[in-house]
Amino acid sequence: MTEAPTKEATRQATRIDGKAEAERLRLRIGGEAARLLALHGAAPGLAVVLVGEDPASQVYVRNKGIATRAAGLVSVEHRLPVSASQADVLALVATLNADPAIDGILVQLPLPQQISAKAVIEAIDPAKDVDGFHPVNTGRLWTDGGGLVPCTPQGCMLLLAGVRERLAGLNALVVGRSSIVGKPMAALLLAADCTVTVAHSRSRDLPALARQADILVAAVGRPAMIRGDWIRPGATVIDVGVNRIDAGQGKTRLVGDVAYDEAVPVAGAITPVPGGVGPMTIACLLRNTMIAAGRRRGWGELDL
Ligand SMILES: Nc1nc(=O)c2c([nH]1)NC[C@@H]1CN(c3ccc(C(=O)N[C@@H](CCC(=O)O)C(=O)O)cc3)C=[N+]21
Repeated sequence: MTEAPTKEATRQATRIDGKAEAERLRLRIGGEAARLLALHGAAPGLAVVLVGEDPASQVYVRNKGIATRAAGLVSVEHRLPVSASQADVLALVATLNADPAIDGILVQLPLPQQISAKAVIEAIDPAKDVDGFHPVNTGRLWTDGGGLVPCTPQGCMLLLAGVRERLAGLNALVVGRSSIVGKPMAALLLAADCTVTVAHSRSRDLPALARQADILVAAVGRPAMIRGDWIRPGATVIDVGVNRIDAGQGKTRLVGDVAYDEAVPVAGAITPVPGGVGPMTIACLLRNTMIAAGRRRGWGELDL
């Protein structure tokens, strides 16, 4: 006879592997890009514009270029000096809008202070706006859809679909109301028939709101702000935070907005940082470039 374990078995949340999901999505995109190349003799093109020399932005832009080429898409990078004027950036955007080989345009944010992000985003052809930040795409997102959807929220929805078959009727809490994550995330969850609450820095009793949430999306940019005892048992937790913190000995490490170790014994499923939402953001950028190419070039609606 074997003895029963003395320690009570503790349930652990499913770790949602965003890196693996993103790899699968990038493989599907690569297959589709190869098929389109054979059929039409052209590959979708993505232009990434980087203004200035912010080290984090340089890393992101380099990683985007690598992922784009690896999937068989054409990657074009434009680098402007930190002193570039708004007119310089708008002129480049106009050139890219008119270039038939370019299907997607991404202007890396943040921009130097002399340049208005709003003016630049609004200058991008909505059909090439693979960030999904143009007001036309925002409007489509909040009405009947059919536009280009912001990459990070889209990536979160794909990760959610991997762990929850039905979202209809679930309580979803989005913590954070930015234009690039919180608001579009709320729109997508609403379109998926969730009951959506958007919380922010002025919200009262955030822990109580969180405890109601079957789905909790954290997008605030405050390291480990969401504590384990805020989480509803069995909830799905999507951590969008990418916070670089001091790890001592001159090193840094990435942490999310959720206190991961506290959340794991409570949640049903949770995305880690790194290796959760971040990799899906880049895969969804490629996905949007494919979708934009399909529409612009009359190759038809691509299902990725
Ligand atoms: N126009 C524009 N569009 C963007 O989509 C955009 C932007 N500007 N500016 C900066 C933010 C940030 N962002 C990330 C993308 C991937 C990871 C990512 O892959 N993160 C990895 C870790 C990377 C690391 O180790 O630093 C992970 O979470 O596993 C993170 C952050 C896109 N952004």
